[in-house]
Amino acid sequence: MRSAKPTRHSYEESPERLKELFKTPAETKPTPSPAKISRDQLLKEHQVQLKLLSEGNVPVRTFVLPLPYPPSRISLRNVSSSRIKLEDLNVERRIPNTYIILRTITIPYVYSASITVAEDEDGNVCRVTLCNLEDSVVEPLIPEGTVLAIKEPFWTRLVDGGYHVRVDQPSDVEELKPHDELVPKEWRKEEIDVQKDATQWKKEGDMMFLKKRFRNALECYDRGLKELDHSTHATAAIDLYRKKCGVNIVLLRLDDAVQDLALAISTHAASTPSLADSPLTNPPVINEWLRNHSMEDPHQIATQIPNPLKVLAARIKFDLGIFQSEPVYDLPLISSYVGPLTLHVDAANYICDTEARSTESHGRGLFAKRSFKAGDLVCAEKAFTMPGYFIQDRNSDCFLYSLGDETASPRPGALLFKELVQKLRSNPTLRKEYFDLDDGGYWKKNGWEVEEGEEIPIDVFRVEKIRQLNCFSVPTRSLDLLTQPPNSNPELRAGFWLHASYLNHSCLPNTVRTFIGDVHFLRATRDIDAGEELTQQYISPEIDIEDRQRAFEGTWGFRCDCKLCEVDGSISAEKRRQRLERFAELKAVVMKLGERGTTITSIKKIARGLRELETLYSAPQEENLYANLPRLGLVHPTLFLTEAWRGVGNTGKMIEYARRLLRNFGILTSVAEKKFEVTSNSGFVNVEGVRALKYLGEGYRAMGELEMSEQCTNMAKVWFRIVTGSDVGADEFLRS
Ligand SMILES: C[S@@+](CC[C@H](N)C(=O)[O-])C[C@H]1O[C@@H](n2cnc3c(N)ncnc32)[C@H](O)[C@@H]1O
Repeated sequence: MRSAKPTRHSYEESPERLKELFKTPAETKPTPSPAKISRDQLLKEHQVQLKLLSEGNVPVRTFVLPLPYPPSRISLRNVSSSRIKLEDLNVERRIPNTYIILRTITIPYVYSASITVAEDEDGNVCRVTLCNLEDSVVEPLIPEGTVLAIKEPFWTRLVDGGYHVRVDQPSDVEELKPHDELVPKEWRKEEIDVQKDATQWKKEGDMMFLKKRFRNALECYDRGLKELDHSTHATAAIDLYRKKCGVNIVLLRLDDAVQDLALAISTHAASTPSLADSPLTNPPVINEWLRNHSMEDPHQIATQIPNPLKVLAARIKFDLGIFQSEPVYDLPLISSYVGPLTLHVDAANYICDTEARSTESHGRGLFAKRSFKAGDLVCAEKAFTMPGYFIQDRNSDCFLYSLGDETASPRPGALLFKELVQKLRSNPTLRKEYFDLDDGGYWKKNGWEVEEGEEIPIDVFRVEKIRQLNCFSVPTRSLDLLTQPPNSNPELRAGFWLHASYLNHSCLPNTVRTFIGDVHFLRATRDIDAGEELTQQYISPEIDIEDRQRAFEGTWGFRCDCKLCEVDGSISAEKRRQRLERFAELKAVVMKLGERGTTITSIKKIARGLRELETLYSAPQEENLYANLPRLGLVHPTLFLTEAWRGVGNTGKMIEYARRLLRNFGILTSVAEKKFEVTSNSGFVNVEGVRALKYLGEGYRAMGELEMSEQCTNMAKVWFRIVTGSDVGADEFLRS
């Protein structure tokens, strides 16, 4: 028998130990049966864990996805599904077409998952762990006395040698109403008919809302609506629908919010004589308008409804996505809204000049439908999901461990996963677009053909796979990356954009992604022809081709075949080794200097080192190969030397190295007859490149070459827009 250890959080499972456990195959039927554990023992252990939690002495939250298994396809109400009991369960193996009914016998422990103790009809007990649900401490999902139906249940081993009934797929568990016919007779209760009028229900709902008990609030508003005759009490009904709509928006339940608002507006129209014969009385008309992604309002709904309903309609339309056909945005205004607490911006999407379709060998990709000039906005899109947590809030610290693919995602990814599951669960209409995205073949291998009209299942393992392959790491504003001190490493969030998920990677991309709050702005880094595939860098490429390919393969499962990878890949292993070795030596010297400060002598020493490194790129054959391509091994020392010469006020050298920096990024420039020009841009545009152009502007000005200074500064402005998304902050940056 296990004993409770009062100081250890045995409910917060260690992923490493779980991983070890899953390596050993389980016995199907252990003896003694896990169902025979004593009720007192389980409850005692539970109390210990509840106490530890209430004392606040808790580890970082860990969400664990075990080895993948699909959600159950059975229906509880189908005659072919049979009820089983705890004694019947196998370990880590489902019994097809079965379900179990359990009643919780204590309050839940809500932290990384919702954990409780429950009994079956025979009075046998077990620990139940429900993962990936919309749980909160203030509104637990499974208070004491809840009756649960769990589909195709099985025992899962615990690292301390015990077992629990663990549910990872949210659709595998259903809470049953007390009077449901599936609830065993002796547990069944008739619903107590609480006598309250609509006003009282509304008040109670408001109180629940203030306490953040959102699901309770919804129930109260619903009960209030049932008490009302909507034709005689239209104002009260509109108010309740409006409140429900607001709560549903908070819970990311947009499908329900649309229904509520359609009913609020149609009730308003039916009770307003001037609108009584208008299409506004018809909820499907409102529903269609809220969902149609269009800016048009042919029935003039927005202008004929009270302001609070209009505000909700705008909120829902923006959240579901409004599409505009021109790349026109008030970027200073959008940028001014955004701060650490206000990430969600009311902006329409501009995606009509790009389309997703098949590529020759990279699956699907995003293509330009028209030509673009360098600096142009190619598409703009509001996030499908971007958790708005407060970065400094350590209470939301968490990790997501996926034991199947052995990945560990820190807080940004973990919170995005949780929010994606929640959003997809509550909004069946949003599932298709999400599940159409690349899941690395997961569903093909583990799922089934979803038929036309069949609800798309939420498989949390598939949600996570799609998240891993398609999400972006984002700053609050891309501008912050340019203005923050170097190496300050701000924490990034993770967000999800549906259209942008079709962008493939290239180390030599023709676009750069930028963010202002939750809006993604994709800009062209060079001129793009209609029909050309759009690419971006998923991550900045590592210097060595093999390190680089490992990084792509590890996260996204591909090897890059861009021109740079082709050329870097054609270099002998010995030469590549020498490059890395020289690079590391030079870097070590630079780091040492950082501690002691730079002098002209030390700068010259690095310059000599750089020249040696350059020879590893300049054998006759290589010179040709790299003619207009980046030479990644040279970037960092060149960057250092540009800054260093600027620091000691040597303008001539600063100009020389700034141009060499651009060249090492694959941007070739020429200076002739007082004209500064980019002669080839098949490399990449980034923050360091903008700085190089800024320094060139400064340098030429100092040398009295005003025309060239202006040319460089103008180009720096375009590149600033490319890497930050807008012109906000450009003047300050160029002045600083
Ligand atoms: C964000 S998705 C891009 C859209 C994806 N190609 C699709 O068909 O949905 C990322 C996936 O695209 C593929 N991919 C992206 N860039 C690639 C490249 N340069 N070469 C080969 N495959 C690539 C990889 O399978 C990667 O996991």
